[in-house]
Amino acid sequence: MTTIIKFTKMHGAGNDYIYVDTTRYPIADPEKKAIEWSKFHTGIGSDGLILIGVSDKADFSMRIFNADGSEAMMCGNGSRCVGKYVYEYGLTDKTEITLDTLSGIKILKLQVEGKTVNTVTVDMGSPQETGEIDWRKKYPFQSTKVSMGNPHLVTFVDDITRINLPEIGPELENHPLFPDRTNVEFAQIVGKDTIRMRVWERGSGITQACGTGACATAVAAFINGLAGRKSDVIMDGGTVTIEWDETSGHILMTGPATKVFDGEIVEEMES
Ligand SMILES: N[C@@H](CCC[C@H](N)C(=O)O)C(=O)O
Repeated sequence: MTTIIKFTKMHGAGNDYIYVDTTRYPIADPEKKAIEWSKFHTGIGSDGLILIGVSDKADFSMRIFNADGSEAMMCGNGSRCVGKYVYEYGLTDKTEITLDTLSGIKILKLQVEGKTVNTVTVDMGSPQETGEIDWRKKYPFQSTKVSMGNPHLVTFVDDITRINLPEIGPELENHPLFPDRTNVEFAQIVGKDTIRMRVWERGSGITQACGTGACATAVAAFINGLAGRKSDVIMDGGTVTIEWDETSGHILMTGPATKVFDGEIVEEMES
């Protein structure tokens, strides 16, 4: 038996996922498919898999699987791309969309030019579980924990180019302090309200950008008096603007959403 699954490869500031509309192409084993399809040499190549579906609480639902098959609660860059996907593929004509995620319902505001969505603002809700970690003699820095639905550990340094991310990233991701593992961000203030950040993502390793990570970094910068309520976070693959709204306490993330290509996976199964 042959099964065809249509997918779209999209990225948000270089953070690339495979997007599947599960109303048309149900995926029974997303953990396995995320591992298989994310591989660069033998799969499609991506940071993970995002499933778009229906919801009884919101316009659409989103599930995010990292490249190692683990499911995360939220994906900032992915949520912007879901907004672009559902609008440009005609699943909705709304420009304000509610999205059901494991970390609650998020509101997407699409900025549309002609028929194209280039940027999206996402109300990411309030940051949670913030706290400082003083590593004392183990590492020569102090870090800030921030949950944006998923866990982040943000460390500000004077010179980000001196950080050996492939070495320290997995070490901190899997540190015993974080039983559920953590995403790891290193950041440097490079100008007024301008932050350069690199990320080691839980379950995917170094990625070009992380939306929730950018939110966590901007929050950590504000908490530590390093930036104001609104800042630009420059990552390897692009920049997002993060605003911590004083009235609602919510984080508003604005950034690009880009389509790379459409494709189809043809699976041959023994009948
Ligand atoms: N890249 C994403 C976050 C994806 C999930 C993360 N790796 C986790 O396991 O928490 C983003 O843009 O937020």
